[in-house]
Amino acid sequence: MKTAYTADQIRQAEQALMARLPEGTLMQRAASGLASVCADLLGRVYASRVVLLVGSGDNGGDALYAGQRLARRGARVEAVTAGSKTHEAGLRALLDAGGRVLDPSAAGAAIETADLIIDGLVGIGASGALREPYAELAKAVAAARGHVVAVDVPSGVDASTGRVEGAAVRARVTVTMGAYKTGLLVDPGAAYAGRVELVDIGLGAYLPDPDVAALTGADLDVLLPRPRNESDKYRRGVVGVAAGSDLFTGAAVLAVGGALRGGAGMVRYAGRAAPVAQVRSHWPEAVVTQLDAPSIDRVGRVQAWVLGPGLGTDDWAHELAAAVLASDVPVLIDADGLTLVAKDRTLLRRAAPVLITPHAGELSRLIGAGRDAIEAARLDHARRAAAELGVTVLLKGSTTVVAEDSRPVRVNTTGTSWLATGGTGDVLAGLAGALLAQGLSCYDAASCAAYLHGVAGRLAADGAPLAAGDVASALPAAIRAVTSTNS
Ligand SMILES: NC(=O)C1=CN([C@@H]2O[C@H](COP(=O)(O)OP(=O)(O)OC[C@H]3O[C@@H](n4cnc5c(N)ncnc54)[C@H](O)[C@@H]3O)[C@@H](O)[C@H]2O)[C@@H](O)CC1
Ligand SMILES: [K+]
Repeated sequence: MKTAYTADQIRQAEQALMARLPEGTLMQRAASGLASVCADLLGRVYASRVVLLVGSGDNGGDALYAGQRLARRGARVEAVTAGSKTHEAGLRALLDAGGRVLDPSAAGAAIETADLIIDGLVGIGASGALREPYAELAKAVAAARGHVVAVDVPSGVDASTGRVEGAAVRARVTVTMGAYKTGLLVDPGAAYAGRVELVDIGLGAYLPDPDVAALTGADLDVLLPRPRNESDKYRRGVVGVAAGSDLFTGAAVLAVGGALRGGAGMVRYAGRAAPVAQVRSHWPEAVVTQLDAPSIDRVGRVQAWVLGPGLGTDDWAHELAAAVLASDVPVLIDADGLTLVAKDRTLLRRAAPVLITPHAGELSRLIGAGRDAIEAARLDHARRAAAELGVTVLLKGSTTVVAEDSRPVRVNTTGTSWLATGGTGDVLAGLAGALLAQGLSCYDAASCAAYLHGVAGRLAADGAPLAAGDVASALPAAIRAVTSTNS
């Protein structure tokens, strides 16, 4: 599990650790880790051209000491000092090692042509959008031909949330000190951070419970249910799918496809005539019930329901949603199911767990916040929805996040923008429903499903557009990838 922390959490841990160490120790650890990542990127340090962007705080100090180390190994290191003050000892160290300070007028050209740029403008001490001249320098970095390495966080990215207001440095690698910051795992910050390298400065024992966490392949390997010798199809979990309508038959097919590939022992599909015909012809494996009335009485026992993809929002759909939600098993609500719940909150009054899987637009109808506001602060809104509605929330988007009251938000790091295409959400709903039916909690089912869906999306796309059905087909390979590599 990757865990990440807010700037305040990091600062408190650093203070506790610093109190036990000689002054400057942590910065030397940080600079040593930073310099070694930079040296790896350069390949040959001797005679390479390195530009340091140095702000007024300790983030600039890290950059200066790393610059000193590279200068000692023969690099030509030039510092652009952007703040009203500069870390004094760090600057002296750089100058003593042969580095020099660059005239601000020469900064643009130096940034463009350097082999490596180290962004030490601001780290966890930043607040708000970058001020000048920092913003101008961050923009100039876009023209850089060399490697761009951010110190701790890319300047312009909010370390605690991943928000970017205005200019920000787009890094190839971010070398982060002591622990991951939340903003490095959540878009848009995650996209600016590039590859994130963690430098151990000894903070571990001082860190509190994490702000957010991200599953790794090894976590999936532990969490995913596996059939045992004594398993039969009923014991492995039966998932019910209430989805599709005469207008939207494909959603039913895709949700059932995701559920079948998600490892449930059996998938029961219940719906109206048109989607029933489609599901029957696509998936002979599913047990299909054609509903004459909006009731699940004839469907048979299930351990979890997937409710909503393509279901429609008419009275019939509302009555079916009410019947599904009146059951005593976990229910995943997606798509049209969310529209129905947004109109009639009483549907959510139930004792058994609920997992909702909205995108920002669907969540905006549920909690009355603007779509753009949700996109800009995904963590906050997912947390708020989980608390207000008393459900587990999987908020889909460029970074999918899973929130549940009093648990760290789980952020998914496996997604790909190729997944932003019609029908992939139906596959995700079916997959997560299958995991619920196998006994995973909403929190685990949602975060494992998001992880596998992302891996399957990458495998299916392989650098080219994909169709939602391809994602369902790639799920077995995605599961194999996490259960065999153990990484
Ligand atoms: N505290 C510690 O023990 C350690 C800190 N380290 C480094 O120190 C950093 C934190 O240092 P600081 O607390 O000095 O803070 P920063 O260096 O992140 O930034 C603070 C400075 O930036 C200015 N600033 C804030 N917001 C700005 C904005 N929007 N535009 C322009 N300027 C802005 C402030 O006026 C202040 O001078 C970490 O990110 C990390 O890189 C590491 O050396 C490891 C140890
Ligand atoms: K930085």
